[in-house]
Formats: sequence, structure tokens, C-alpha cells
Amino acid sequence: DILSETIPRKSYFLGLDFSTQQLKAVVVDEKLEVLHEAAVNFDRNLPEYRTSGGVKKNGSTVTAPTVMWVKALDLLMDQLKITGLDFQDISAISGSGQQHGSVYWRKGVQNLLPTLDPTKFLFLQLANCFSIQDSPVWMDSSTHSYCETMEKKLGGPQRLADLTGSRAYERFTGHQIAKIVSEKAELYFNTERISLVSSFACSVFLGCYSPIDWSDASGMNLFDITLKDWDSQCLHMCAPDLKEKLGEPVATHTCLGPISNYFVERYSFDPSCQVVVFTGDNPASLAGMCLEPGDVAISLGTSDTVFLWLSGKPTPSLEGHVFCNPVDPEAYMALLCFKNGSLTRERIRDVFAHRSWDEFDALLACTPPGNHGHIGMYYDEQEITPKIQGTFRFNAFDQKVNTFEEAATEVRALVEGQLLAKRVHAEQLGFNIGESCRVFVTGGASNNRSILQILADVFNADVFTQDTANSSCLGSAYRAAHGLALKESGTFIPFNEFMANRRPNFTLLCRPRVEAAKLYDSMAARYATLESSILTHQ
Ligand SMILES: O=C(CO)[C@@H](O)[C@H](O)CF
Repeated sequence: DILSETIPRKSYFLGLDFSTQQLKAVVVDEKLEVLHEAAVNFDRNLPEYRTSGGVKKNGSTVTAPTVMWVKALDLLMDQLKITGLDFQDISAISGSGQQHGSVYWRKGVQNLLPTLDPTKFLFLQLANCFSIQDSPVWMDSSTHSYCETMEKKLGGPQRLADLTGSRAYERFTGHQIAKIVSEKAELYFNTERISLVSSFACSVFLGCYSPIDWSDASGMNLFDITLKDWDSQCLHMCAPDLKEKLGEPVATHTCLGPISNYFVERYSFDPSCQVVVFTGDNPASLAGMCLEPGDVAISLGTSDTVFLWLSGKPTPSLEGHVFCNPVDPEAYMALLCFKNGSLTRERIRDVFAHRSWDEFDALLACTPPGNHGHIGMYYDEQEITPKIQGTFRFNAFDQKVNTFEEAATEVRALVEGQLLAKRVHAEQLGFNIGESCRVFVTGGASNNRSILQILADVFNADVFTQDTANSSCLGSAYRAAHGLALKESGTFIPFNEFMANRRPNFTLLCRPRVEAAKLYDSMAARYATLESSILTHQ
């Protein structure tokens, strides 16, 4: 009728995030602004699985019940229904999953996925579809021997890092699969398909096995990030016939096809609603923050995480991770985790600033950039980047000292040391601090202006903040919209162009002080030398 012809069809996008502690969803409208949100917390809403923080720990083995994630999806879809959302209005969906985790589909499920009964819950139909009931997740560290084997066979950790973007890490999927083959071989041979958490979730929406995307594949120690394909030597080292169980990897902006009939019948999705391949939570977060070439995103929390957009050829190192970029198939991204974050900042505040942030800030304000040449490294816990533990202090002549005379020197040495480490390791991964560098900061410490001023000085860049609470979910919704636009236009529209007038707002907080920039260039070089001297003398 005339009315339906005049009202433009709504075109919403659904983004999901299967993260460690919860399953989240966000629905955005044509302007990519949030309309609805929903979340299912695994511990609270699914107590029958008795998880803690969404996982089950047994020593160094950490897993999550695969079917719990399926049941969470049943609950989440009901929550979205209650918001009054008309699923008919959703034009495309995409999602993300905690990285490195893996799902093992048992033989025969291939024929069941496309024919799920829309009158029944997903979890009732998928409960016995997994050959391994408990999925290994990223907190697992039980595979050290498999890591050593792969590094040795490949010719050392740097060789593996150059090939797959990371040296061997216990949580990476290849080693988890190798452990299953060696400890539960019969279950491996009853496995028809192996998914990551992201491609598992995508398979449910697609109604058939989803491929693994290049970005999340970069977190497996199995994928050649230059050739964009599985590395047969790494595959062969972990398990027999692994390539056919993983399927062919696809670019992360790929639109895979229409949503499965199960969702059309049960929730009245439009049969033409497209599914854009899901990816890892950190790549999705990079998309949600709309990072661009030259940008750095730093989350200052219990541990500090640095996201980098890497243009050109990356130089993977023995620290951090290089992944294929989720929104630009030619580019890369990097992730650096610094375990000693806010707890160390709080310890120094307690000991040298009488537990007061105001006094902490005042001590920073009365010390100059460069701290008269004093450098400190404070690794209370065994640090990840790099693997060092302990406190190290140096005077202006690079001589080790046991203490600094002034409390103010100690406080500034902590803040400058933590921020110099981030700059040094970012540059080692191939990041260039240039004119266009912008730093986006989130997390608790991003409210502390005096720390942010030093961050701006160390990176010689403007520091911004933006709301990234839902960045993985939002990034998934943005990628759904972008993937659909690519499919409909038939050409590649760069994500940043696509997001130009739609991206979330960000606020300028600090600008670098010109006199500080040169000083930190030389200080970063000193820091790198001192840190590697500690590493070699360990
Ligand atoms: O292991 C990680 C990245 O390498 C974590 O950030 C997980 O992705 C969290 F789910």
C-alpha cells in the first residue's frame, strides 16, 4: 500500500560479542547510533554451569562449557525480543569472540546445522554436537611443552613470530589442538570441524560452518599473516588433517550470505539479512574505536593494553602480537599487554605520595620532563612485555642505583618508565610515531590529567578519549554495516571512509609540549638499551 511504499525500510545492524564473562549485543540504526543493548552474564544468568568469571579453572587448564555459550544466545535473543526490536529491520549482523578459544564440532553436525528446529531452543539441539564439551580459552597456560616444540621445529621464536605474528603462546589455538590430539586423540578424530569462538558463533547464525577470518586466525600460531593462509608446517606439527577441519580462512570484511532459516522462522529475521564473518574481540574493538593508520589506543587498567594500527610491513617481535587488520586487508594491527598497570601505580602512590592521587600529581608537576635523566622500571609482577620481574633504577649516566633521593623522582620515573615502555615496544613492532599519530586512551588512569600529559609528551601526540565500553560489540555492528555496503556496492570502500561521518565522538584531552618531544626521543632510545641489558643479564 502507499504507506509502506513511502516509509523507507529501516536498516539496522546487530553486533554481538561472545567475551569471557558475558555475551553482549548492540543494535545500531542507519546512523550507527545505539538503539538497543542486551547482555547475558554467564556466572549470574547461567549458574547451572558453575563458572567463575565465565570459565572453569583446573590448575593451568582453563575452559568454558561450549553449550553455555549457546544457551546464553537463547537468553540473549529473548532479551532482544523484549526490547520490542523488530528483527525484520536488521539488514546485517556480525560479531566477535574471545580470541584463541576453540570449539570442536563432532562428526555429522554438518547436516544438522542447516535444519535446526525453529520451535526449539538452540541449546537443546546443539547440546550433543560437540566432541569436546569444555572449550579451552585464552586464560589457559597448560600447553608450554607444545609451544617449545613448535618454536624449536620452526627455527626459534623470532622465526615463528615473523611467520604467524607471534612467538608461541600457551593460549594460542594451535597448541591447544596439539594438546587434545596428544591427550584425547579419539575425541580429535571424532571432530568434523574446529572453530574459534568467533567462527563458532558465526556458524550458529549462518546455519553452516563459518570460515575463520584472517584477524582471529592470526591468534593461533597456525596462520601465515603475509600469505593469508594456513602454514602447512605449523598445521602438520599440531595435528593430522587439520586443514580440512579448519576450512579456508577469509578476509575479515567478508559477507558470508543470508542468516539461517532458524532465525528467520523463530525470530522473524528478514531472509535477506546478511551475516558478515565474525572476528576476535580485540580486532573488533579496534574497529569499534575506529582506529586509523598512525593511531594508538591505550587502555590503562589493572593491566595496560596497547592497540596499534600498523601500516606497511610489520616487524613482529618476541613481545606482543601482530594480527591481520580486521578492516583493511592490506594492513595489520598489534596488541601489547603490560601486566604491571594500575596496581603498580597505586603502590608507588601509597609509598611515595601518602596514598593520595593529588599528592602524586603534585609530585609529577614539580619534576621536569625527562626527570633529570633518571629512568625506572617497576615490574612488581612478572611482566609480559618483556619477561622481567623486579624494580630497576638508573641515574642520568645509565648507572644502576638502588634508590632515588626524592619521592618526586620516583613517581615521575614510574609514569615515564611505563609510558616509555609502551612507546619502545610499539616502535619495535613497526609502529612509527609520526605527525599523524593520535593516542586514544581509556581505563581508570585515563582520568588522571598529569599522567595523560606525560603520555602526550612521550608519544609527541594529541591524546583523546572516547567511550569504548562496548567497543567489541559496536565494532561488530560497524563491521556488519561495512560488510553489507561492500557486498551491495561490489567495490572495496575503506572502513575509515565508510565510518567518516558516523564514528563515535572523541574528546581532545592533552596536547604534547614541544620541548618535551625531542627529549623523549633520546630517552626512549636509552630506555630500550637499558631494558635489553636487563634481559641479557637475567
Ligand atoms: O588473549 C587475549 C588477546 O591475545 C585476550 O585479550 C582475549 O582476546 C580476551 F578475550
